[in-house]
Amino acid sequence: MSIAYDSIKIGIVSVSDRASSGVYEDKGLPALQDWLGRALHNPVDYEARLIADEQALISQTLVELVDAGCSLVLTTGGTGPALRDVTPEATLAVADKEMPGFGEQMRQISLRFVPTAILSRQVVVIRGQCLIINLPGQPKAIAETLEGLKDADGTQLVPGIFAAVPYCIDLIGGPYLETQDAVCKAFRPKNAIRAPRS
Ligand SMILES: Nc1ncnc2c1ncn2[C@@H]1O[C@H](COP(=O)(O)OP(=O)(O)OP(=O)(O)O)[C@@H](O)[C@H]1O
Ligand SMILES: Nc1nc2c(c(=O)[nH]1)N[C@H]1C(S)=C(S)[C@@H](COP(=O)(O)O)O[C@H]1N2
Repeated sequence: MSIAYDSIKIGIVSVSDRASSGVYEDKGLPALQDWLGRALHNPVDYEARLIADEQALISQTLVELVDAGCSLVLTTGGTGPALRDVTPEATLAVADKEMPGFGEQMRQISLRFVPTAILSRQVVVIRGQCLIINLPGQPKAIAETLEGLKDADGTQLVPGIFAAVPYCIDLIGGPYLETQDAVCKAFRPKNAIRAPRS
């Protein structure tokens, strides 16, 4: 008996002047797709974009992905203090609601990995029925923030922010996401847990 999982469309956006112009190979999109593929049971239809650090272009890309039916969009890059870093501004410009707890938690998690974690101004917002999450540009920051910190035995020391993503998407009317517990154990209140369907 196989379990039927909801399908989901997810936008992944790498914001990098150098990767988008070919100075270096983009590692952001593969890292995002790899982590989501390991974390989710659901079949995923990815919409991938590699773009420069241009505020209007970032906002336009986010709007297009939401209009295309994405329930979740993850961006990587452009969250720092450099003059060209404008991903948070571009994200806030298309937001209906800001979800500040995610950004606060990501900076707390990241401080366990790097003292420069506080340089990331990453934000998380809701536009329509889509959750949009900014992640830092370092490819390794993707798994660090989404998954959190585990010890050598796999015991979770600091929960990653993705644990709260499935229930957040429930609350905005999106598909029911189910995670691989070994990668990320999603948390839902008891009354929000759906019995497995076959
Ligand atoms: N998309 C990416 N692909 C591969 N490596 C990246 C990517 N984005 C960032 N990095 C790596 O992380 C380091 C720190 O990222 P940094 O925030 O300095 O990039 P940036 O200032 O946003 O520049 P750019 O927009 O040109 O990537 C980079 O020097 C690079 O080694
Ligand atoms: N988890 C994690 N968070 C991190 C980092 C990292 O390596 N891991 N790098 C930091 C650094 S050095 C910077 S400058 C900021 C912003 O990075 P961005 O401009 O590439 O988004 O993210 C910070 N947050």
